[in-house]
Amino acid sequence: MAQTVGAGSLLIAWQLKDKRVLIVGGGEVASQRIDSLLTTDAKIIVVSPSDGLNPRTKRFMDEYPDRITYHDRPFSGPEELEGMDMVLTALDDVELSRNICNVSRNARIAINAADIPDSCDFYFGSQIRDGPLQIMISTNGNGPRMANLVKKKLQGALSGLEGTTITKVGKLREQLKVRASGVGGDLGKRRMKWMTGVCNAWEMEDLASLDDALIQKLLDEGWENDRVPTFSELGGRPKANLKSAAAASSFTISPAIGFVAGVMCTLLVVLARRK
Ligand SMILES: C[C@@]1(CC(=O)O)c2cc3[nH]c(cc4nc(cc5[nH]c(cc(n2)[C@H]1CCC(=O)O)[C@@](C)(CC(=O)O)[C@@H]5CCC(=O)O)C(CC(=O)O)=C4CCC(=O)O)c(CCC(=O)O)c3CC(=O)O
Ligand SMILES: NC(=O)C1=CN([C@@H]2O[C@H](COP(=O)(O)OP(=O)(O)OC[C@H]3O[C@@H](n4cnc5c(N)ncnc54)[C@H](O)[C@@H]3O)[C@@H](O)[C@H]2O)C=CC1
Repeated sequence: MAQTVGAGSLLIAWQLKDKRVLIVGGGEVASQRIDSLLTTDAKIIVVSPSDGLNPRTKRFMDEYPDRITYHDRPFSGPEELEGMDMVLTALDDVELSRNICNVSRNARIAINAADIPDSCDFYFGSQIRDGPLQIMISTNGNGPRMANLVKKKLQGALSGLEGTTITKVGKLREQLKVRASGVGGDLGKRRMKWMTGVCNAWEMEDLASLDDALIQKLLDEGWENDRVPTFSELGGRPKANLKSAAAASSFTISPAIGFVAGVMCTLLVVLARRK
């Protein structure tokens, strides 16, 4: 047998836009799969008898008829897999799930069977999403609930600004590529070095306030002169301190909750006295 090196799995961001993904089963797990797949803009095909559909699965089908094709029937055989880029089983029938795994493997279509980890080509993971930021926590099949708990810890460590910031940085990179187009070579190296310099030197809040005008200024004064100007040098001002604004918005909810709770308590006391 070949040597085992890492015993891990490859973490990749699989681009599924307009690819065909078959889900066999329509229950609770299938609904979670649909939720994950809708984010990717894949073409989703669900095969399941309607009496086994989870309410959330139904809701997704009603909401996204262009994205989800539904076949109200039990899985009919290997021909269901024709033309699929990916197959997922979410069944309460392990024998059927195993059969579909075999057919899929023979056809070389990537498969995930929710009930048979050993037969999966890939696993799902716990996800944190904020705009273009995607974080997946995987325990490589060891402890799905633990993945969820680690996710909650990581969520607490994020500022909430990351998604906005990455979107802005994406725009800057796009504009840089317009100005200095071409792939690879010395230009590519210079572009990468400059982008790395900007990301390293600017605070997250500063990058988050990049708008079209500031992007052009940064390119004019920075890229064109092969240097990284500071945020304040370009006259940038963080938009009302985005970080504390995010924190403040969570506080503004508290008085409202306090008020509602107060009214509820008063009502309860009044009602109790009436008895
Ligand atoms: C191998 C894998 C295959 C795959 O699904 O791709 C798989 C398999 C199985 N899960 C089972 C049980 C549970 N799964 C969850 C939850 C999640 N399971 C997910 C992924 C994965 N589950 C893949 C590996 C993940 C990894 O590597 O870490 C998550 C992360 C993502 C998602 O499903 O989208 C999502 C959390 C998302 C979130 O909350 O953020 C909970 C907890 C809960 O529901 O709260 C429980 C009960 C508690 C527990 O067991 O931990 C069982 C039945 C075991 C039995 O019968 O005892 C099997 C089959 C088996 O193990 O035999
Ligand atoms: N990977 C994971 O994260 C988890 C996996 N599981 C496993 O996933 C499986 C599915 O769990 P749930 O969605 O909760 O079950 P569920 O009972 O809600 O759904 C089962 C679905 O299979 C469909 N189905 C049954 N026979 C079919 C057939 N012949 N053709 C097409 N569809 C058919 C039913 O209509 C139903 O929609 C279970 O085996 C469970 O052990 C459970 C929890 C988490």
